[in-house]
Parts: sequence; structure tokens; C-alpha cells
Amino acid sequence: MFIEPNFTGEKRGSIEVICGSMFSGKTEELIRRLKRVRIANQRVEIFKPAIDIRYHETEVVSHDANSIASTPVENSQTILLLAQDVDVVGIDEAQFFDAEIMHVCQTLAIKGIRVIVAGLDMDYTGKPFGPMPQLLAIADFITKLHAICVKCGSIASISYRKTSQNGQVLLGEKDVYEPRCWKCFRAD
Ligand SMILES: Nc1ncnc2c1ncn2[C@@H]1O[C@H](COP(=O)(O)OP(=O)(O)O)[C@@H](O)[C@H]1O
Ligand SMILES: Cc1cn([C@H]2C[C@H](O)[C@@H](COP(=O)(O)O)O2)c(=O)[nH]c1=O
Ligand SMILES: [Zn+2]
Repeated sequence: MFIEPNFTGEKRGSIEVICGSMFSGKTEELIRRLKRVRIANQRVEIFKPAIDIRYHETEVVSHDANSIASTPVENSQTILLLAQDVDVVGIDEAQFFDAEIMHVCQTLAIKGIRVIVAGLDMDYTGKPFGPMPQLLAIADFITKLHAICVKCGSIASISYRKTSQNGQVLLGEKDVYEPRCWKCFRAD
């Protein structure tokens, strides 16, 4: 389990990245950390890319229906504009943001803000997804989570696309994706 920074005392900025396949628990872990921030009476703002309105327009929602209020933004620069007077910034679905998200996270951390980012590390082909490699490179703390392979029950690192549609961005749930281990991913 991730041991979070102390909630009291001098504020030092930091960047935490939570990554893994679909259904690995990234959003649940993000929500868990952010709810604890609220319990500690710290000020938090949560953002997600406007593209991701699968479950709810203004909430970050996990596959298990845990949720927390969030602000959908069109681009990463907007996060800088909206994240005023906060102790913590949470960002979900970071893979969909533009490349500038890396500098946005660095700027926030330099200002003393704790930044917690969740995102898919790989797309359905196994390629690194969007700005995630850069975010992982600058992270102070990385948590890699795994789902359970739906074929064999082993740990799953990759999100298998069940449809024949191409293109990196294709929103969906269990109708479109299932988590698989590498062996079962290669089997089809
Ligand atoms: N194959 C699976 N492996 C693990 N969890 C699964 C699987 N299928 C469904 N789930 C559910 O998904 C939840 C995680 O959802 P979520 O936090 O939204 O994941 P992520 O953001 O990584 O896609 C788990 O707690 C579990 O209830
Ligand atoms: C693998 C993969 C996923 N997506 C989409 C599908 C979902 O809408 C999100 C991931 O959500 P989660 O919170 O991690 O479950 O991303 C995509 O567009 N392209 C892909 O290759
Ligand atoms: Zn498997």
C-alpha cells in the first residue's frame, strides 16, 4: 500500500503517478487518496479530461461506482488556471491529456502542491499511452496496479480490445475491453 506524505507541517510539492491496465483499480486508489486528503481538511481540486464522460460529466467514477466530484477540462493548461489556493490536485485519465500536462504537474509541484495523477500506462496494442511515459519519468512516487486476467486469473498488465476498431482513443468499458496477462494477450 502507498504510504502518503504527512498531512501536517511544511508543504512540499510532489508528484504521484498511479498507473496500470483498465480495471486495475487506478480510479479507486485515486479516490481513496483524495478522500483522505479531505478528511485531513486539506483543499483539493480534481480534474479529468473533458473527453471522458463515460459514467458522469462532473464526477470521477470507478468501475465499482465509487465517485468523487471533479472538473472536466479541455486541456492541461486549464488545470493551472483552476488550481488556485489548493494543497492537493488530483487528475484522472491522464493518458488523454496533451503533452503539456508534464509541465503543468511540475509547475504545481514547484508551488508546493501534492499532485496525484492516475492513467493508463499502455494502450490496447501495448504502446505507451499519450503523456504517461513523461509523467512516470518525473514522478516522485509510482504505483503500478494490476487487474486480474479474465482468461486465466493471473495478474493482468494490458487492456485487450475485444472489437475490431482501430485508433488509440476509443472510450469503453467491459463491452470493449478486458484485462489480460501478456500470455493471454498474445493468444488471440
Ligand atoms: N478483471 C478484473 N480485475 C480486477 N478488478 C476488476 C476486474 N473486473 C472488474 N473489476 C472491478 O474494477 C474495480 C476497479 O475499478 P477502477 O478503480 O475504476 O479501475 P481503473 O481505473 O484502473 O480502470 C475493481 O475493484 C473490481 O471491482
Ligand atoms: C486501452 C485503451 C483504453 N481506452 C479508453 C477506454 C476507457 O474509456 C479509458 C480507460 O479507462 P480506465 O479508467 O482506465 O478503465 O480509456 C482507449 O481510448 N484506448 C485504449 O487503447
Ligand atoms: Zn491470462
